[in-house]
Amino acid sequence: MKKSPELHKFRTSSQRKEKSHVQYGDAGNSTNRHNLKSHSTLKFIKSATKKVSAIFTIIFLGKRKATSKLAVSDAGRYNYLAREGSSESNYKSFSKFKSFNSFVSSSTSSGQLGTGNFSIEDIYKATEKFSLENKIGEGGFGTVYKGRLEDGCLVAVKRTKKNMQGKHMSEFKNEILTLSKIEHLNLVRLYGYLEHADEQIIIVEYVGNGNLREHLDGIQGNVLEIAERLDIAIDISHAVTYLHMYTDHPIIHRDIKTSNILITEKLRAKVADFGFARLSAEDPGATHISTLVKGTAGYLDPEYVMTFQLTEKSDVYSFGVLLVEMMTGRHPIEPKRPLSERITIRWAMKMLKEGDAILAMDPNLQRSTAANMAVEKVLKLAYQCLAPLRQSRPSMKTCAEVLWGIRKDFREIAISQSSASHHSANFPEKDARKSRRISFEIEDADNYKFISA
Ligand SMILES: Nc1ncnc2c1ncn2[C@@H]1O[C@H](COP(=O)(O)OP(=O)(O)OP(=O)(O)O)[C@@H](O)[C@H]1O
Repeated sequence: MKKSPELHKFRTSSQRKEKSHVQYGDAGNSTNRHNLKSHSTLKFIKSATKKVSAIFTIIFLGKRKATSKLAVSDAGRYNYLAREGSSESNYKSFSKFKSFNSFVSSSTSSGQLGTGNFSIEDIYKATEKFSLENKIGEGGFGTVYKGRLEDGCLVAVKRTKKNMQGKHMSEFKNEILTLSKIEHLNLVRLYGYLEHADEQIIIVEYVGNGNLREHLDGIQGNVLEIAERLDIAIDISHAVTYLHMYTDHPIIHRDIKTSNILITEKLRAKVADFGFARLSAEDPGATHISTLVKGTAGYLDPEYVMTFQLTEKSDVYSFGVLLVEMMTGRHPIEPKRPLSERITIRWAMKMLKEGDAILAMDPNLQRSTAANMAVEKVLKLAYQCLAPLRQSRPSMKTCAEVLWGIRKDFREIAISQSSASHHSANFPEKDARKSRRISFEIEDADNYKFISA
């Protein structure tokens, strides 16, 4: 099997195992905060174990405490201290859950992670019996509700019918399984899972400031400025890099899109909805996994669509679409526009090629030399992500590093610009002309004929 060069960068399975071993066994390295959390979790585990009854069967997912969050320096260095557990037995329990053999068939069963063990009564209380006022929205998996647990913690509760058999059922379990394995500041966390009567319920971290698409549409909050958009793009690239490179097995999200990016109060991003996620092949040497095409129109990697071969680079392609969306404000497909503008990436890449990236810039964004240059650079990165052949696309880690550089340049230019603001205010046309002329060559724009909607 042919190996893609990027996959060589991934750790071998033995290296991955070694990492897991160290992480799970090395509780002594935790910070005080985490030790405190570990202590309270231990207390919780003891009490939860006592609560096991004939009616409720607990699937214990294992105590996986975050040892630290992702820290990234301006130089683009990553420090991940991922999950760990304090005891081997917890790790074994977690592994058991991972296999899904431990989904027991009882009237109600639950799995929990971190915050508590959930019964259906807890969920009824939290969501006020799934009241309409608490309904957040509808998705492919069913209805989502906001809830408040007894300890005050806000959660999002995804509720779906159990009769969702076969394909959907496996997607539902896939979402839970994947979410339960990951822990990252920029990924929505799974708190618990519950089967009750004919329903499946998952409880995830509540992220209360709408999704990225809503922000770009102006439905939620104020207009996101370029600096905020850059931060959000960086957050997403970190989350996806983590999925691709730092989980036990590489995870391909498969549905990167603006509506799956949830925004925090501080305007940072958390990647959600792993319903389509699928664990990559266990064989670290495998270059792809063959699968039925899933994803959202407008974001789909054309090579994946044609070959059914899924790799991390399919996420990179979708991320390229998302970057274009963030810079232009437009949806990937704009049916009401003239024909030449309907596929946003084609239109934007044409503008870029012609040195007119600024014309593709979201009209809601404030114009400035720094902002114009940042938009152009992000579009240039998007161009690389959107390469028709996956070998030509950068890894997500590279995307993160490039975005860090763009953000750094943006800040520096913005600072120097503000000191010269008096001058710029007097000569706005000249300034705008200057920034419009930042041009670069795109070698093979004809390739974009192959970009599918
Ligand atoms: N953890 C969460 N916190 C807050 N809101 C959420 C959370 N998860 C989902 N939502 C919101 O609930 C709605 C439905 O989300 P869901 O993930 O089920 O479907 P979707 O992503 O909109 O669609 P699809 O399933 O087709 O991708 C969306 O508006 C989303 O913003």
